[in-house]
Amino acid sequence: MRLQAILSALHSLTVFEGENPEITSIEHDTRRVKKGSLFVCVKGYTVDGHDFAKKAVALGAAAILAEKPMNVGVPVFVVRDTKRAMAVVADAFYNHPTQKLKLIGITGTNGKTTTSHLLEKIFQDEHVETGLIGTMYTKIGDKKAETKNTTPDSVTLQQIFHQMTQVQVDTAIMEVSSHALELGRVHGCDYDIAVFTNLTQDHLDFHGTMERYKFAKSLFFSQLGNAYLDNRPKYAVLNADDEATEDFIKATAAHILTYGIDREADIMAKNISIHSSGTQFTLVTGGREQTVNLQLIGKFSVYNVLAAIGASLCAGVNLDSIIQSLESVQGVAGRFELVQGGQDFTVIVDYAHTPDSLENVLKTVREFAHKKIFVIVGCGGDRDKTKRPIMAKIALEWATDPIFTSDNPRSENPAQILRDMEEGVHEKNYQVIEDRKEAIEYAISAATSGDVILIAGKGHETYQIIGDQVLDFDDRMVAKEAILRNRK
Ligand SMILES: CC(=O)N[C@H]1[C@@H](OP(=O)(O)OP(=O)(O)OC[C@H]2O[C@@H](n3ccc(=O)[nH]c3=O)[C@H](O)[C@@H]2O)O[C@H](CO)[C@@H](O)[C@@H]1O[C@H](C)C(=O)N[C@@H](C)C(=O)N[C@H](CCC(=O)O)C(=O)O
Ligand SMILES: Nc1ncnc2c1ncn2[C@@H]1O[C@H](COP(=O)(O)OP(=O)(O)OP(=O)(O)O)[C@@H](O)[C@H]1O
Ligand SMILES: N[C@H](CCC[C@H](N)C(=O)O)C(=O)O
Ligand SMILES: [Mg+2]
Repeated sequence: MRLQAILSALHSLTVFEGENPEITSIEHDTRRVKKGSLFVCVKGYTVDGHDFAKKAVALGAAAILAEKPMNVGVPVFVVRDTKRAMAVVADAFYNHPTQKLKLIGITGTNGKTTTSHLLEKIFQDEHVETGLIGTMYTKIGDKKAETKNTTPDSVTLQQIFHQMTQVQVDTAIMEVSSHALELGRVHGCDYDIAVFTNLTQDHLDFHGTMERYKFAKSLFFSQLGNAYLDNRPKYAVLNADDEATEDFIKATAAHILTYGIDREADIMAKNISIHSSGTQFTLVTGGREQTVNLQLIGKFSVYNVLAAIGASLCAGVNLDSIIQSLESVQGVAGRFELVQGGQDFTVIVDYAHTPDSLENVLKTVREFAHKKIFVIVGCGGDRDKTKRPIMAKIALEWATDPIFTSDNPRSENPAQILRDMEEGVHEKNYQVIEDRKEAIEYAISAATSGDVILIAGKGHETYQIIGDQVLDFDDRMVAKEAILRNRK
């Protein structure tokens, strides 16, 4: 695509009268620049991309998009906000792929990955070609690729959508993080259905306050239906039990469908009963009541299921088929995943890494546990510090045997993170075992028949980040090996 054609998408006042080279790619990272790239200078949190402009030109960049004028020997276009401009040109460069896809986005503090997988199952059972973008991977059909962020930067994102359109994906389902909304990674994406799970504390290191965090989430709904050249109906699927929903209803011009358990909603679950191998509830919607038997466990799982029902109904799937698909889902990797090694106690690996998710999961465990509940929990380094004491308090409140340990300390001192957690508790009925492997092994050797061990925080992760080292670590494997060793 020619430079002029890409830049005309910006509707900028800058008059362009120079050469009009063929642009081979849009890049914001010199490590990916090739001959003919348009290099976008982005001010980051660690470095400023403007400092890499010369290097980009040396590597073959044909033009630069920047927030300030510079003299680097190729055309430079100055815009107020390069992150936003990058999203606009990426959308244009890939020929507006989201206008060719049915796009479903899911935002919220917890439940995005789970709900996206429920939706994937529903659509695949309908023989619809699906694409998935989220925390664990990007998936086109059954082909997986690794991703760095839950929601990738705008260029990567548009490139993935483009790939999806190349293989005839019909419906793309993606997690939309609050970081992505704040940083404009999803600008230009033409969503058809926007789902909200819940808003509870996390990421205050990034957003500062819950109000700012809520504002970032609200952008998803206020921007829904604002894409150019569009006449498809837009739907917001919102959790009626979450207070933020009232604000999102005001923010959006889209059609609204609500779901809930406690408050009146379009799609409701009643008579929920939770047992150790599943959850049953009565679904009330459209004047109809029917029993649903899930293999998923917990009230929080019911919320995710209701969200998935709402989104797939908006997409036109028949309710009976939706329920059939949901009843057949066994679980999502690292979410309430059981580790089985023939032991006579229960071991669960779960991705709960926020106060609300930890409390929900522990409450769920309490529904069926009659003996000791061990919880192994830590808090990530270089992430929201204020959640540390709160998570520690929740662990003590709901478990009989809490063990505080490390969860990706990153650049922080692991012992300091544990001290921050301990600020939240005053009784000494917990243990601190900094080494996560030792903590898991200890709980497994101490558990007896009928106990439950919840290993929280890392779920599907297969690493532990200590300093700048990424070490192999998988809670499920460590637990299984310990169980098998103990049984010998
Ligand atoms: C805080 C944050 O979101 N940071 C993101 C940001 O990185 P950054 O600001 O540090 O970038 P930087 O290193 O300063 O670089 C600035 C610019 O210079 C460029 N550069 C840099 C070095 C170089 O040699 N050449 C070069 O061109 C970079 O490509 C970039 O364009 O831009 C990067 C590229 O897009 C992101 O990968 C990175 O996410 C980091 C890895 C991250 O940890 N983000 C987390 C907090 C995050 O976004 N999480 C959310 C939600 C998680 C959830 O679901 O709970 C997510 O969506 O993943
Ligand atoms: N609807 C929900 N409400 C509260 N907690 C939930 C809900 N769904 C899942 N959880 C809890 O949150 C954890 C993370 O779930 P999931 O991975 O689906 O969320 P996510 O929003 O994708 O998280 P992330 O922002 O880290 O990508 C689960 O392991 C479970 O403990
Ligand atoms: N998407 C979340 C993942 C946290 C997972 C937890 N294991 C940690 O490292 O804190 C985040 O980046 O905050
Ligand atoms: Mg996720």
